[in-house]
Amino acid sequence: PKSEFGLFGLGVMGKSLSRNLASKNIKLSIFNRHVDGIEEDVAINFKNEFEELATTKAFDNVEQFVNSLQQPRKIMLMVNAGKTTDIVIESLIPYLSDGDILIDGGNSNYNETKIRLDYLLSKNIHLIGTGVSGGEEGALKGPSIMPSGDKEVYKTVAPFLNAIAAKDANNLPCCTYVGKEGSGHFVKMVHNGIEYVEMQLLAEVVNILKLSGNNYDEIADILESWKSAADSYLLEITVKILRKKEGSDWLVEKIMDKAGNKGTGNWTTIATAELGIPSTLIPAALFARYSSFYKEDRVKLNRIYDDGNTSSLNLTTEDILKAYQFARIINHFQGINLISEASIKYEWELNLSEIARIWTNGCIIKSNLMVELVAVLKETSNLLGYEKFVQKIKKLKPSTNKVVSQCVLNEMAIPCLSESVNFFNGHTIANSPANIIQAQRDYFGAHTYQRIDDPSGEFYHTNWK
Ligand SMILES: O=C(O)[C@H](O)[C@@H](O)[C@H](O)[C@H](O)COP(=O)(O)O
Repeated sequence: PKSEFGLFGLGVMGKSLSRNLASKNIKLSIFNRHVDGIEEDVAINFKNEFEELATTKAFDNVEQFVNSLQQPRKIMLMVNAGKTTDIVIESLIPYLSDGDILIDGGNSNYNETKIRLDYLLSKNIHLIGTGVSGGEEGALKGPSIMPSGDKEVYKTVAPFLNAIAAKDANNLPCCTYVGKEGSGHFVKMVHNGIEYVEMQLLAEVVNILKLSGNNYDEIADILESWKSAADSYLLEITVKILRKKEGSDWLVEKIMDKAGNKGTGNWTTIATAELGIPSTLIPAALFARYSSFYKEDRVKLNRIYDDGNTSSLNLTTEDILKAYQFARIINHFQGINLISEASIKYEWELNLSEIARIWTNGCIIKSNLMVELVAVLKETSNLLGYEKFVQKIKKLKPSTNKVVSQCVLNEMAIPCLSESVNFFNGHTIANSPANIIQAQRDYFGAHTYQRIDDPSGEFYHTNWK
């Protein structure tokens, strides 16, 4: 009999998703290209490696793979974002039939997804752009899935995506129809932006605890003790990472401090700027990765500027925990606000609470805070104005100010912790110094300004010279 579902591309995520699909008794066909001497018999060798793939059909010929599938065909692409995705789509089109469905599960750019969706529709082929989060382990055991496109078409693939998705606390799949166009990939992109900040905050916290005199085992113990107050997948893996030894040495001490990236943080930064939304922590985390790459310069400049003073940090782990929790609230506020604003701009009608729900399990940013947000986002998208968070923030802010100011006095780089304070102070001030900016713009460019004593909102120009 023909297969119900096809998986195209057996990289890390593709392999894990294939095993996940097969373990749900889905009749599956898998495909991986053949590249002489590089990728040979990947699909068949992979199939033979795992029991659950016994009934799975393996291919390295596109036509045979497509013909092995029931119509309308449902083919999930797990290939590199960008040009590769277009090349793969072009290689499939000649063999596809009207009404077939491609599911792009890669980290594709949401703008490109919309273009591909319209292009394929002109050929009577449907595209469901789908964010998939959870890494290798999540894809195998149950990822968080963020599909978008035509809602009716989505219904055809929903049973397969729901079957493999992680389950939330009520045993519901962490998969939901996000909205139209590339909104699924947009939401996944912002997920990654929030992920960048969560990772950067943990790196800053580890650095503060280190300069406070703790070794990595002691820091792991401290972070572990934070689980009740601030549990998350990233906190858990950071504890394991800090404890990992190579002989008697900590492995982390061997790792080069140059942080890579594959583009989603970059796209989120572009999106937040284009949409005019001050999601300031994501760019801060992205640029911290970029700065880390100037390793040689940093070493040279450190020799010039390091005054050799030892750290005079005098912070309790409680202070540092509070600063971490404060910055995490700002991070989630900004990420959710970006999604909320994009939903309005692009008329995607996104359900913020439902997005938080599918992020409570399977994905990289799953956390207790996310579980809490599911209910809150049913009532508001403005966490900073929500009573429960107002009380939390007021409790956390004094320690955050203390941590940030002491770190600055100790010449430490804490881009995300400090930006969380900067953003909050700027976002909660009634009268900001932006009037000076308006005056300067009007002075040199006659860009005009509004007046606080004219409620009509009319714009004025002054001849300043
Ligand atoms: O949600 C996930 O499963 C991860 O985010 C996944 O999408 C991937 O690991 C990203 O590539 C990480 O992004 P960087 O490579 O940019 O750090």
